[in-house]
Amino acid sequence: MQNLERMRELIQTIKEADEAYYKYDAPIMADLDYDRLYDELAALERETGTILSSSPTQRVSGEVLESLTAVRHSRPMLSADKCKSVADIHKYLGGHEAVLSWKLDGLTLVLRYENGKLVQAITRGDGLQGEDVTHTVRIMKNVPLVIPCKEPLEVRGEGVISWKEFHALNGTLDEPYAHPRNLAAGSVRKLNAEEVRERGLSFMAFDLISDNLGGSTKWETLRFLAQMGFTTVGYSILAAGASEEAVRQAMDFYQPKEYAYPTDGLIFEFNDLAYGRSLGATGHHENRMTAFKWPDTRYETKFRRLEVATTRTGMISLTAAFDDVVIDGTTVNHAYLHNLDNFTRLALGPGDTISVYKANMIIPQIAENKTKSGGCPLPDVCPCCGSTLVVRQSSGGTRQLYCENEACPARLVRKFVHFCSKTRMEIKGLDEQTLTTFVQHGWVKNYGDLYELERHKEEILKTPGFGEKSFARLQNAVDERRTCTLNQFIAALGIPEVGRHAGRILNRKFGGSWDAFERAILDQFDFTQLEDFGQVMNDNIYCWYSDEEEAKLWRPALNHITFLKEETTMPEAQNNPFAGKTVVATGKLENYTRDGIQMKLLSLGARPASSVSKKTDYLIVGENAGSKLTKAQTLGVTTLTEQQFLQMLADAGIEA
Ligand SMILES: NC(=O)c1ccc[n+]([C@@H]2O[C@H](COP(=O)([O-])OP(=O)(O)OC[C@H]3O[C@@H](n4cnc5c(N)ncnc54)[C@H](O)[C@@H]3O)[C@@H](O)[C@H]2O)c1
Ligand SMILES: [Zn+2]
Repeated sequence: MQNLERMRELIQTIKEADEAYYKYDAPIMADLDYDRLYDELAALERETGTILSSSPTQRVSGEVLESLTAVRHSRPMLSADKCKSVADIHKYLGGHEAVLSWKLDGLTLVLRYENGKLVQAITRGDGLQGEDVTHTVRIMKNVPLVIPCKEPLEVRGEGVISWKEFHALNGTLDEPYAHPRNLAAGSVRKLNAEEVRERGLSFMAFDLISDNLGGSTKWETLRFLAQMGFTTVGYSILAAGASEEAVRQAMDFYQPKEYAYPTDGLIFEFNDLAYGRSLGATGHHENRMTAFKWPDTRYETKFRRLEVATTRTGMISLTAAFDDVVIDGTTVNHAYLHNLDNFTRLALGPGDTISVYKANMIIPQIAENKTKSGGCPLPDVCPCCGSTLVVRQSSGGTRQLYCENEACPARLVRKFVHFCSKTRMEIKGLDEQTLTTFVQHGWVKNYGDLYELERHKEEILKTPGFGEKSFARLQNAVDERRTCTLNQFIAALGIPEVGRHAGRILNRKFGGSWDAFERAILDQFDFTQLEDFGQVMNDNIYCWYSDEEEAKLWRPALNHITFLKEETTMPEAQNNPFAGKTVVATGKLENYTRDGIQMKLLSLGARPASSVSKKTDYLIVGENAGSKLTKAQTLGVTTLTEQQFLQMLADAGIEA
């Protein structure tokens, strides 16, 4: 009776974890704990001989989002059974030849091809039905849209994001993900494919569903997939009759820390496909393969305190700080807690004994709190602005603390990011992460503060990732921007609709002088007189200028900046072959950036344009030039290589 009760409880908990994991891509527990609950349930089922109908051991867990179209699989997509030790694997193989491969930790996908064309891509879903994700799979860079095989073909594989891409991308997202797997799953299941184009998703093929196409062995199948143009998962062959030691050696070859993609173990599959099929399947897994999961070693330490910070979206991030532990050679003392539910579950209090591990050997996590004193209070006000915090259910289905103050400095980060970005003020090294830290600590409150970082040098040097050298580099980058052009500065201000192009026009009109620009505003100048300026832009300038809160942000910067006037005063503006001409540049140039060539053309008194038309006088052609070159050739526009352009400048006595 007691057992049955516990089984029901386990099924319920696993169900909740499944929903968070598969539906919202936001796990509420560590894989380790999930697997433990699962094992406990399986053991009870064996012991009691009873299996409840809703048991996750009898079917594949998964969810189909209502927003995506459900598609039935041509064959059930099952999970893999697990072995816990090398001895278990050795026993499972029973002396048969096998293929060993990385168990990729992403989102399983099935791609269907007909007449050599990709026609559909589906997620695993609940194993019987998946979600149609053709739109996002199409834009993965390594998915072949056409293959040299006319017969219907179905290939299975994993949609993954590399650790590198994950680290670069996660910080820029409104709601960061706990793991690349969740980011991959969340990205593939987006409705709008354009949003995920830059996310570096890859498809790694590991299985061919159409019989008889790839040969009679797993090895031949993987080779066939590679010939079709797929990137296959990394694999090796384990010879027939391999000893336990030989199995161990083959496994040692796979070191997850050295692998670019997230992986949580290895997959062993019988090389002889007919033999594998003869072993059959359960409702949960196929017997032709088994998985080995790397054990996460746990380390005991003491929890010290909770660290809170307001993120760009107003969400309060919770991080546990604990005494140093060395895991796999690196010192670890912080673990991100993900959400309020996780925090509540752990019931942390200062001095508590906790066990920590690196999930997939990479991300530090708290596995459990052994003493659960619960003495650590949650903040009730924003650490950044002091507003009362509220609890919100995030789109991930979990609870988070939020600061709802629109004027909270955390939201300033966005403006700072814009101001410092490459195509605006271009202050190198002031990326989003750094700016977030600076804003959260109150070291920068307005753009002028960026020029006075020296005042906080000591504190900055204490933040992780900063040393004397990187601080000096940052200061150099800031110093370089004590001079800038008026157009750069205007574009950096973030006046709605008034961007880089408008900045250039204003720069020309006001001779590069801020004072002249400001005087014009005070004199109620009608900006619609300017080329390409509409009423909205005119109104936005006045609206922005009269916003006192905005002015507190930008005005202090004027004390630190000298405006360069080179562009309009340069003598070369008249005496050169490009003065007054409409010039387009295309492709990658060797000596100029995209902005650089525009600036150069302006300084020559030319009109830089972005598209080729009959009015274009010259097209400067760089590497990999595309349709613009074709169009120029059709219209008979003079094209110049970068070298010819430089030569013409030299002939006119002008420096490049
Ligand atoms: N943390 C949580 O709350 C939570 C919730 C649900 C599931 N989980 C995790 O997910 C696991 C269950 O997920 P699952 O059903 O995908 O099983 P699994 O993790 O055992 O993986 C099996 C799957 O791996 C894929 N795979 C990857 N590389 C492969 C390769 N080289 N060859 C063949 N197949 C390969 C296949 O699609 C296969 O179906 C649990 O053990 C748990 O760790 C965690
Ligand atoms: Zn706040």
